[in-house]
Amino acid sequence: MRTVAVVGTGLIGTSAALALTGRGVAVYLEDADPDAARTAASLGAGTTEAPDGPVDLAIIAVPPALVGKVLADCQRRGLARSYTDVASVKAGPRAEVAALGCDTTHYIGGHPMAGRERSGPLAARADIFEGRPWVLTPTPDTGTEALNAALELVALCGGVPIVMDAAAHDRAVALVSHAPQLLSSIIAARLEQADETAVRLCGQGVRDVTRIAASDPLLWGDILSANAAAVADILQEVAADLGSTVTALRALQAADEGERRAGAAGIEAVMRRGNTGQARIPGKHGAPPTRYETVTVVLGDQPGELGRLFGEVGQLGVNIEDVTIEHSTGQQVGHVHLDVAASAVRPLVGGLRDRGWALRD
Ligand SMILES: NC(=O)c1ccc[n+]([C@@H]2O[C@H](COP(=O)([O-])OP(=O)(O)OC[C@H]3O[C@@H](n4cnc5c(N)ncnc54)[C@H](O)[C@@H]3O)[C@@H](O)[C@H]2O)c1
Ligand SMILES: O=C(O)C(=O)C[C@]1(C(=O)O)C=C[C@@H](O)C=C1
Repeated sequence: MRTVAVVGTGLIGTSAALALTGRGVAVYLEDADPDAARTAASLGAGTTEAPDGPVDLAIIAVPPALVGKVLADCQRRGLARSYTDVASVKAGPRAEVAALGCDTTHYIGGHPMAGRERSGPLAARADIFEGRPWVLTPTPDTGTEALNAALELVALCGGVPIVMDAAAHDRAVALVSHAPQLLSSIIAARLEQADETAVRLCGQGVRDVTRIAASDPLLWGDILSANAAAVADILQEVAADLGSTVTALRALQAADEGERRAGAAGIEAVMRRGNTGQARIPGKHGAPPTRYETVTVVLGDQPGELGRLFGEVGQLGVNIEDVTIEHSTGQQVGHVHLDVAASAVRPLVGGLRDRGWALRD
């Protein structure tokens, strides 16, 4: 694939454009907001000049409710030989594409299962799709040329293609993306009126659970309205779990010992079910989750400390698989959690202690 047009140069469009330009593909950028396209171009995501003939593939990266209309317009202009989109729901846009009489032979629905809680080109990252599932939803109409172009796009972005039916996709993302988004927002909403003393105590747990609560309400309104029934079904089941968890918590305070035991069993059961569900979340490339060990280093709040730590971990020959940094409000230290292979823990702990680093037990 040599030429691609990206229509909608927000977070996802610009991320794909950056990945493609990095692989030598010529990318043409368009957006209803010219500033967004210019900003994407200034990041090195491509050019805002119009292509001088049809490109190999056009990626429609606009909110789900606009996919049909934008695709129809692009096809009318003869922008590309093949088209795909990246919308977070698939059945609604597909119905719209058909209703608007678009050419469905040269179009295939797509959805990269990767993103961020931020919008716009400045939030884009070229490596956002690396190792992440990228769903493609061909129909009996889809031609080989469109399918192959989309597969090549996924490969160039480092994604893992997964072919699915649009309705099955929407049911699956209701569980793994849309309900979690609302639950994160609901938990974060509890903080809206919370006492400042409570908010100051926010640690990593609440940060992990609420990161996506910073997402764009308008985009999510569009996504959720296109998958409302499936998401409502899941939240109803969650509501039942919440109900029985509240009952168990109340029972923990009962005078009767039998009731207290039943309460404790209820809490343990929901925690264990959570352990089992969490353990099923695949690692990158669909591999089973890798279990790393965490080594926590207590770091003074001085410039350059983090760089020095990473440098010394490298000198010890240890690969950092993941890193999270926890900074407690009002404290002059931070905690850096280094995830490393189990076999690296002893040399890392010994080596860091020898070099004078403070480790948390
Ligand atoms: N945010 C995520 O994490 C994520 C992940 C995967 C897929 N998606 C999907 O990707 C799509 C884009 O989301 P985003 O997060 O990049 O949003 P965004 O708000 O960052 O970007 C959307 C862009 O589309 C442009 N746009 C709107 N109407 C247009 C039109 N008629 N013609 C041309 N451009 C138009 C906007 O100006 C904006 O720049 C959505 O369909 C979303 O469901 C989002
Ligand atoms: O990680 C994030 O911030 C996301 O927004 C990612 C996420 C997801 O739920 O996994 C959100 C919506 C998209 O449709 C795809 C990916």
